[in-house]
Amino acid sequence: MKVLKFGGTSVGSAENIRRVKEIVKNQQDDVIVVVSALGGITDKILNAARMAVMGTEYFNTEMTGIKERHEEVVEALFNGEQKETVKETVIHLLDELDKVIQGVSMIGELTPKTLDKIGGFGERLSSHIISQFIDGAQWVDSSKLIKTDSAFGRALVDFEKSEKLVQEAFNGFSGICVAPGFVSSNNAGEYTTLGRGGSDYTAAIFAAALDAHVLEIWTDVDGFMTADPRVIRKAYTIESLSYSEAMELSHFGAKVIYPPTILPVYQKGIPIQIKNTMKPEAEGSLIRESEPNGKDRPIKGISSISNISLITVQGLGMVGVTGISMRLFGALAREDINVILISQASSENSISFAVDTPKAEAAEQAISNEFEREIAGQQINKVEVESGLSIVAIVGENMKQTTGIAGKLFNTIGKNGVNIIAIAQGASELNISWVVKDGDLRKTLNVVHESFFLSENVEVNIFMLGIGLVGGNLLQQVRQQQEKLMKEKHLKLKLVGVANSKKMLLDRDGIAIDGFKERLDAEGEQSGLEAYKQAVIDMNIFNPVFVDCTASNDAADLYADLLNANVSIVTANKVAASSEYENYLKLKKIAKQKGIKFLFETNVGAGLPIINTLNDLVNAGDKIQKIEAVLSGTLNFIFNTIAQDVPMSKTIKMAQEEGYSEPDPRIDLSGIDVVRKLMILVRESGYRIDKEDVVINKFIPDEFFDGSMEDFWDGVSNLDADFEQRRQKLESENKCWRFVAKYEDGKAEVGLQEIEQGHPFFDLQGSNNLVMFTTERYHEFPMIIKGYGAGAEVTAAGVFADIIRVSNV
Ligand SMILES: NC(=O)C1=CN([C@@H]2O[C@H](COP(=O)(O)OP(=O)(O)OC[C@H]3O[C@@H](n4cnc5c(N)ncnc54)[C@H](OP(=O)(O)O)[C@@H]3O)[C@@H](O)[C@H]2O)C=CC1
Ligand SMILES: N[C@@H](CC=O)C(=O)O
Repeated sequence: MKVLKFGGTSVGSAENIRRVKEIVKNQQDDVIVVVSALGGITDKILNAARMAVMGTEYFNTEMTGIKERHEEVVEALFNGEQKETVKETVIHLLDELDKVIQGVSMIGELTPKTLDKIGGFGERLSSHIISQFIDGAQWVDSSKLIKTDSAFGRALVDFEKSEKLVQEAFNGFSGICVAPGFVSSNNAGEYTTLGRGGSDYTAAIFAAALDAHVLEIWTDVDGFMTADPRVIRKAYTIESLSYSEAMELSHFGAKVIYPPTILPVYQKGIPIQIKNTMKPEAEGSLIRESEPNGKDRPIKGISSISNISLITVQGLGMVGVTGISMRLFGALAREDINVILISQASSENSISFAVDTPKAEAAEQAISNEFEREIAGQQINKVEVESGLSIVAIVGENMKQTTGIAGKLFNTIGKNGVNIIAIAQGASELNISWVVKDGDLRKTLNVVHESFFLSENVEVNIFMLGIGLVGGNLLQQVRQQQEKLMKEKHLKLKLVGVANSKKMLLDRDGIAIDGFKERLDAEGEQSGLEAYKQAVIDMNIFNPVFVDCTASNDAADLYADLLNANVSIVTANKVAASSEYENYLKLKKIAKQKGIKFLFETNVGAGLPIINTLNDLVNAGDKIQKIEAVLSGTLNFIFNTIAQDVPMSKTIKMAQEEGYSEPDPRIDLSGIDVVRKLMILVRESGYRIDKEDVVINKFIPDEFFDGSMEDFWDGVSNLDADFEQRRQKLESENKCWRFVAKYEDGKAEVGLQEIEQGHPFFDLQGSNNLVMFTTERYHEFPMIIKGYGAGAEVTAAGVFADIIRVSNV
């Protein structure tokens, strides 16, 4: 014997009822089919009743709609004589319903008893239609078999009596029987109901009474999911879970099964199979005894409830006083307020509990009344209510056998900047629940789902600012490497924001790198740094990284807010790390406190591993004594390229065309770019330094930098003659020019030097950089790092490496 229950959507249309018939006909066993009302009908019936009691005539329109819906279904399913017979039954039931509702309208009263009578009409109608549609099926009136007390609206089942009646009714039964769900009656034979979702309950009572070998709940989803699939696209069906896990997940918002359903079948050890009527071939979820030996994974699912208020009762007068909890929860129970979560500090100084927000005011009032004397005497403070909250819970029986779950959970949530307002865990260790702001719910679900269910993949969400030479190159590198990183490192890099100085585009579902520019042009909103920053923060997405590939001062000003919002920063822009020392320290400190990253490896030497090496030296206890370096790719290129037929002005243009120079090449020519780089190296070596501490020996007079960019290009050829003269002299002395940065004993200096053959800088070709660190450990032979020090491709690669560092893979 099997019991199958079909919900409202499963029987919501003629087409779906045909599917139901197919499913039932394919069963090998004897089956009892319990059905809900046609989807949405019970709401319409109750609405009609409410309209009637309010005296509005609208209930007639609602009734017409209910009639038409049933007639349509009958019309589509039946033919000839059978159609007339079914129509007759349906019309008879609808007339009966109409009379009760007219009565409600006339006397202007709608008691819970009448509501129970009215509420079950939908199931009575649907079960008659379906029993007629399935050839050979019988019909049984569940309301006569399931007995309850007389608490109309929330009747309690008399299991002993119901079991006996069900067993008698099905004694010797074989074949198919269709029964209405939800309906029951009291000892006087008056209609009662089993609560919304009660059709599941009807089916469970039948299954338990008849020792069915399985209870199948046919619905419109594939089963219990690891998380709400409307929020977590990657949520998947849980194949099997225990009765307790199903109960917990149902309580925390997974609306797959009506929670009371589980108890009667659990007591008899009958498994519950959840199936999708629209996809009968899908496996579904099996609810059964817990797997022996704890073979199941520790966490089965994540669930959440929104629109929660947290009420806190606090006061020194509560410490060590017995009976406080009893009075508190007694007061709530008297007001019929359901408490969803309780958290109490071991000091007993405060108790926080969560209720549905619509109940918060009543709860506050009930407690204030109960503790009026203590509040007046200041033993208890004013009751505090915080609304706009959600409860999230992870559920799994095997958490008990596994250490480190709570540690991993709260570490992941904390790193993503989600504040946890309250926590509760029962000693059964079946569930860990915590309270967050509604606005943090999506992010919380995502990070927790990713870390417990998809832990083989790490997703990093990238917000790009600046898509010029470096930024554009970076995106192409990411595109080329995306698939490999996913396959080999299980790292998913997702572009979720992109902006230049004109437009910005954000999409939490991802922006394909192929064609991102066209999409930015077509769909992008007008850009603005503040607006982009706010949009990044507001998206509140998990594992975010903001990648700055501009040279903008204003962009660097966004970092503190972004870091404070737990957004990691990877930047090619040198402005922040070379800004005032206090600001540099502040940014590093925020990142450290938040457990996120602020990375700027490309600020010195483009893609060369200079800052990371320096960090390694310092972290391992070495002390930097001297830094000597050629740090400008542009200047090195210029001094390696300048020749009799290639004047200074031309080399500057060439450096720009090669992508070595800053967007504004005057930053390179004035030495500012090298000053910034030296400052960053000195700071990362552990020393304090500011711009004013660096001596700059300029090689181009200031007047060349005073005007606009146009003025600069117009006048730059005036440098040529003088430089050519100096170059010839240098060549004759077998020397070369290098723009050198040096730090030693607290003194920092940058400037043009004439380098003799044999010096490590002499052979430095093209745009290459070279850094020499003299340290306590690298003393006689300094550590040298040398290679391409500028260029879009190598810089983009360095930024890319920093992004991968953020992901910690
Ligand atoms: N080239 C190299 O070898 C290296 C470069 N770097 C650094 O990389 C950074 C980028 O350089 P590069 O790619 O050459 O520069 P580009 O001029 O080619 O690109 C700059 C990008 O930033 C955007 N941008 C500029 N200002 C703003 C703003 N206020 N708001 C939004 N977007 C803005 C630009 O948008 P739009 O096009 O709309 O103006 C453009 O997309 C610089 O900080 C540079 O110092 C670091 C190491 C080496
Ligand atoms: N403009 C810079 C680029 C790298 O930081 C340089 O020329 O070195």
